[in-house]
Amino acid sequence: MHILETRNLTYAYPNRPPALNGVNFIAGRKARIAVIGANGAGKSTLFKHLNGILKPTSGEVLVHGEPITKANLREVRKMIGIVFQNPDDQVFSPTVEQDIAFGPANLGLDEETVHHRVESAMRLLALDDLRTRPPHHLSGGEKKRVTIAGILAMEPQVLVLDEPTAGLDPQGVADLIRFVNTLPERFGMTVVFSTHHLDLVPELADYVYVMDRGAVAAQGPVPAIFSQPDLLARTRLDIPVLQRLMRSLREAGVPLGEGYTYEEVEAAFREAYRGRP
Ligand SMILES: Nc1ncnc2c1ncn2[C@@H]1O[C@H](COP(=O)(O)OP(=O)(O)OP(=O)(O)O)[C@@H](O)[C@H]1O
Repeated sequence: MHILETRNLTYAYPNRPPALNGVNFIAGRKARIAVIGANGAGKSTLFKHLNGILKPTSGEVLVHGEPITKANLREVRKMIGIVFQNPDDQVFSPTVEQDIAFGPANLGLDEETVHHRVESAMRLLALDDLRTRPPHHLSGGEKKRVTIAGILAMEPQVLVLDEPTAGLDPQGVADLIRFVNTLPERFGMTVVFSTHHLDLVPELADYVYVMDRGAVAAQGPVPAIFSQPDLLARTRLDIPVLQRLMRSLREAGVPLGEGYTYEEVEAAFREAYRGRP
């Protein structure tokens, strides 16, 4: 049984054609999954179903094999934590500390546990210096860290990140990649994220869902998806820049092996140019 699964998930906003059309999505324990797709493909709408914010028009969302119902909604929200695209929608308390405490306190945990969780989440996201600041006065990147900390303080089994790098500076992106990549091993967490930055996908994901107009156009491990430039073009996406470069150098006769993350690509170049001045 999977932690999270959608079966034939279809959803239409009121008086609109379906935004999701028969989506089958599976997330296993410790998986790192990217959901990519052009604007309006349905990524956020899919994510809003994963913890019961939206209810399917038809089809099912299963958490540990159980459909989401009113009775288990609280339990589901404990297990599936979602960080939305715009941090302004998710910060509202007078201080950072209180903001992070909101989620765990709402789960009905005792004060000492809440305090402990808030402290660990602040440590994880390096938020100590900001603890008494009003979150709505923070920069976009700082707010993002606060919202992630607030979700992590609920200790979810699945962390869903909608466009996690939107509004982050390059250092912020690098920090986020490093941090998020520790979560599966450290806490057994599953990470699901959406992005328009395809260069980010191999750094953060092992498996990819490509969405197009409300449906899953393709899915597979990173190499399987990135070796299909036609699929990416058809779905209004583009092959990442490092892959484009490797492809044209191979066509020019450079014997480059495979590589998807920056480190793998660097190793492939070193290997190809070994012994050359
Ligand atoms: N609240 C809403 N009411 C009506 N239609 C909506 C609403 N939210 C989204 N839609 C529509 O549903 C479709 C899917 O939108 P969604 O936000 O899920 O796409 P997305 O893949 O997350 O896009 P983006 O990359 O732009 O964030 C779009 O056609 C959008 O116009």
